[in-house]
Amino acid sequence: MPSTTLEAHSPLTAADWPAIAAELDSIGCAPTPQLLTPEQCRDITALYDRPELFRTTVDMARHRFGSGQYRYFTHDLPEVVDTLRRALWPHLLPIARDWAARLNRPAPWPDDLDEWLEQCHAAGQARSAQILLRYGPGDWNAVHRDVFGDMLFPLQAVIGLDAYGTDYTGGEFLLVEQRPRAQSRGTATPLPQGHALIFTTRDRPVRSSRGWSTGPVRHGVSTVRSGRRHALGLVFHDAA
Ligand SMILES: O=C(O)CCC(=O)C(=O)O
Ligand SMILES: [Fe+2]
Repeated sequence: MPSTTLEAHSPLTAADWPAIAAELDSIGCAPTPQLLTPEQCRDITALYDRPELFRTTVDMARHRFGSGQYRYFTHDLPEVVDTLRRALWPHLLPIARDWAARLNRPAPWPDDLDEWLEQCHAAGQARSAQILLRYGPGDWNAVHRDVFGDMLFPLQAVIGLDAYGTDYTGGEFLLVEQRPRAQSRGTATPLPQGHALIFTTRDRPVRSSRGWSTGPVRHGVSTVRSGRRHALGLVFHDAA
C-alpha cells in the first residue's frame, strides 16, 4: 500500500486540531477526519487472519474483559498501522503537554516517538500494545483503561473499520467519566468507518473550583447487536 503514507498523513495535517482539543476538553473524545478509505479498512481487517503478525490473542470472555477477541500486533507493525500511529503522535503531543501543565504533572514525552518508546522499554514496558479487535453479535468490551505501568501517554486512538448501521448494529464506543462527589457521566459514540476517535487513556483535566482536577475516564464498547465490528486500537506507550 505505497500510497497510504500520504493519504494517512494529509487529512491529519489538515484537521482542525484546536477543535479536536476543545472536544476532548468538553467530552473526553473527538473524531478526526476520515483517514482511511473503506477499502483500506477492509485490508486492515483482513490482517486479523494472519497470525504471524501478532504476539498474543486475547479471548475477552476468558479474562472477563467482556466478549470478543483481540490480537496484539508484534513490534513489526504493518506499514499502514505504523504510519497512522506516527502521523498522530505530533498532533497529540501538544494536547498531552497542555494537559500535564494544567494538572501540574511532568510531561516526559520527547518530540520523537521512538525516543519515548525506548524510555518505555528501558522501564520494563517493552511489548507492543497495538491491537486489532473483532466483535460478533452479542460481543462487548467492558469499560477499562489501557494503562500498563508508570510510562503512560494520556491519549490514544481507535479506528473504526466497519460501517456502523450497515456492517453492524450496536457496538457503540463508550466513555465513562467519574465526577468528584457525583455520579458518572457516559458518552456513546458510533465509530465512523475510517476515522480515528481520539480519547483519554486514564484521566483528563476538568475545571474545578480550585483550578483543575483530574477526571478519571474508562472506555469500552456496548453490545454488538448484529454483524461484525472490527477496530484498530493505537496506544502511545508500550505494554508490560
Ligand atoms: O473496539 C473499540 O472501539 C475499543 C477498543 C479498545 O478498547 C481500545 O482501542 O483500546
Ligand atoms: Fe482499550
